[in-house]
Amino acid sequence: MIDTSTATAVLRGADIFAPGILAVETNVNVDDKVAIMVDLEKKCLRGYSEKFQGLKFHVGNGILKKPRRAIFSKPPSELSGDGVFMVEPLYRTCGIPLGFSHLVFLQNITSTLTTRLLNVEPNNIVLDMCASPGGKTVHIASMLRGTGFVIALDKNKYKIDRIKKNAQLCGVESQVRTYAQNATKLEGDLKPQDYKGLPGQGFAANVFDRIMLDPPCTGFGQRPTFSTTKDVQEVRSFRESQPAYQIRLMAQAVRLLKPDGTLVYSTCTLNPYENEAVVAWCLKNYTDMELLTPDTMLGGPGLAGFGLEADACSKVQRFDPVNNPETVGFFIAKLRKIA
Ligand SMILES: C[S@@+](CC[C@H](N)C(=O)[O-])C[C@H]1O[C@@H](n2cnc3c(N)ncnc32)[C@H](O)[C@@H]1O
Repeated sequence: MIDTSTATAVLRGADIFAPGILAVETNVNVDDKVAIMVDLEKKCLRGYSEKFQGLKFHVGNGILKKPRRAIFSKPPSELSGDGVFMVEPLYRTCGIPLGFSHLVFLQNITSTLTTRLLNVEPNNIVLDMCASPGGKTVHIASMLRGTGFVIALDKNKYKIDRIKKNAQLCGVESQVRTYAQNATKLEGDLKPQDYKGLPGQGFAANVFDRIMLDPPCTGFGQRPTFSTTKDVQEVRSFRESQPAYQIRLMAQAVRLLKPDGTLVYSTCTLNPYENEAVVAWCLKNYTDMELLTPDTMLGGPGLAGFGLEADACSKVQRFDPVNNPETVGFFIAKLRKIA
């Protein structure tokens, strides 16, 4: 038995690290082939030795690589290493072979499309407002081809290291400037070149050529997954009201974008209040912002009934697993500030 977050990793191509293992039957030995089940209700106690009878789901078969004793003699925080090598996972996802990770950065196709739609050009000064872990930041930086730079912000200080690490891994760290900063509070008078991320510092208006806004969202498009941390109340709050948080970030993005600059807004949720409604809010409140028809159109049209006219719905891209089982749920809009 494994926990839900480990099972999600398995569905995405991972082997099983020992800390994610909840239970192993006593008659199983190292190198035995084992059926891997996920504990869907979080009821299986760690170290359980019988066949678990609770609600479970089979995510594939693997080969046990650590003795049962070694897995359960320590708390998970003191364990490391592979517990099971997956040999027959439910889904086959390609991994990156060791030694190639500096050349390849795995992302969903929707995420790579989002960054491509920015049409980054050499010497551009780009803002990635909600950047960690930095998937889009490193893609943007690579498109700068050694010129210009991208300022990557994340509100959470501890997440900044992940952006730095990924930028180093991909060899683009000289193009990336990272700051722990709340992107809803960026008012100031600095040019991006002079910004140091000090308390009270902010940017003047109209200073970025390109802006990526990939805000926190309900994440209802993320799949495969077995778990969500959202409770019913939180889900309801997103359904019933305009998500003020994304709108505050959007207002900053509009202020900071240069005339003729491009802003790409994306989320990994299906909730129209965080997608179409945010774009509609932007178009209604800023007459100098326009929706562009993306150069590459892979998604379906936006949903009607959330503030976008039919023409605008045809310009945004909605990726919906209900219509296409090959996709995650995602939303992308490309906007321009009219010069
Ligand atoms: C959807 S994730 C971004 C993923 C990232 N763009 C990528 O492609 O790797 C949203 C991020 O926004 C950050 N965040 C949340 N509120 C923020 C704020 N007010 N300012 C800046 N970052 C924020 C979260 O910490 C989280 O890392």
